[in-house]
Amino acid sequence: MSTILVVNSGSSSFKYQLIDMDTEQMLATGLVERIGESTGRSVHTIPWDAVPSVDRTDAPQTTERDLPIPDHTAGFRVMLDAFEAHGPSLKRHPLRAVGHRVVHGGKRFFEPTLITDLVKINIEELSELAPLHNPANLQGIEAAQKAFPDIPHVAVFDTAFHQTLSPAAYSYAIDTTLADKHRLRKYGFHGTSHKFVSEQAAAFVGRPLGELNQIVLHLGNGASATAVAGGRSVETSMGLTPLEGLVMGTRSGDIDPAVLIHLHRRTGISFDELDTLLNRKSGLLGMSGAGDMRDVLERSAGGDEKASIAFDVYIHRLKGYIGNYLAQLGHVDVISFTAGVGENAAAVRKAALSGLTRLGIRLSDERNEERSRDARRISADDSDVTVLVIPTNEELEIARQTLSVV
Ligand SMILES: Nc1ncnc2c1ncn2[C@@H]1O[C@H](COP(=O)(O)OP(=O)(O)O)[C@@H](O)[C@H]1O
Ligand SMILES: CC(=O)OP(=O)(O)O
Ligand SMILES: [Mg+2]
Repeated sequence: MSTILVVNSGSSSFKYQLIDMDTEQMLATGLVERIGESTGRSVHTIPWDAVPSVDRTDAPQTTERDLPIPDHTAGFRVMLDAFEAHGPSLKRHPLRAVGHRVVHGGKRFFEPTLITDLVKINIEELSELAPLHNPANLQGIEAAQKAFPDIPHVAVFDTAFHQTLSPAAYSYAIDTTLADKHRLRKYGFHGTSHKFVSEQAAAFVGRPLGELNQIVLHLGNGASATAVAGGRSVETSMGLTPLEGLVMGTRSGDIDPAVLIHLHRRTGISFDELDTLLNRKSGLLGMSGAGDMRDVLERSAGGDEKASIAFDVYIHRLKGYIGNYLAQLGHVDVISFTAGVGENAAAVRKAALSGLTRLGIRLSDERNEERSRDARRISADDSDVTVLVIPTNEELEIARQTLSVV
């Protein structure tokens, strides 16, 4: 049996999934968060109905613990304790490999990669291009290698799926020598999700991936849009770093670069402070005081004007990218919404696609409002473009790619 542990590390948290790759059944999933704060938290969930009875204990399906977790190594210990106490037993399901999400792979990494010391040095070097993500990914790798020194560890890169972008799509219109020297170009992110969702969407509509033009809207905490032609990424909204493009929970997305120059000249704000401002204090949070779309929707419904404007800016930007990609692709067969906001916020989907019937996009309000965890169609029967909600599963895609190299 091939069991794979997938680790998706954030700066102060990590998510994990244990997956039996013979059946692609998820055996456990969890979250270790608030690492480094005075009290951390771990949540460990087992889908009991999916686990063989021999593995069951009388533990509840979800167990939560509050305890101090000083760093990622300690976080790993907490995760291992949860497996030991609540199952499934890692003795009964010995790991074949650990798959790690790594956000920035630069130009070098476009395939799932067995992690060696040299690979770690490269990931470290790329940290300056993804300061929110790569250092955390690396910590997760170190902790996992310490806990499981005898099995292969594989990195799966967010940037990999976007290696097919053309120079016209990935180049910034600046001095070419400077751009080459500093590796300045659009790389694109969330590639594992865009790949997974575009494949699921093709399967859902029952047509070959190679024939379809698609737009995938990954709207989570970070958010990005990708135009996919025949299964290949041809345009995507994130750039050199995961800051460009759509409005996000705490990130500004697109902004006139002159704003930064202007602010720096007028106030003396440092570049590190600007980095923090744009990555951590902007987006929905900066405009409304709330970075979570659920709070924005609630406040807006309660008459909070800032929240309403934040929502409108979010939608305006999203609609702009949909229009951009309709034009880049010429015609679109499928638009898919995915990730936390895309899968759950009917109001966002409705607003983003309103007024587009002349472009062949017509939602069914009833289908859009339906609550379900499954992939589903939300366009009307007479819509030229099929609109879908497809739950993403980056962890399963990472596990598949991990298995492909071990
Ligand atoms: N029911 C919901 N309505 C609106 N937004 C939601 C809902 N559920 C989750 N979200 C949004 O999804 C976001 C998290 O998405 P997720 O894909 O898990 O992000 P990430 O993987 O980047 O942490 C939250 O910040 C929240 O705004
Ligand atoms: C690349 C990126 O933005 O990832 P996340 O959405 O997990 O922050
Ligand atoms: Mg995510």
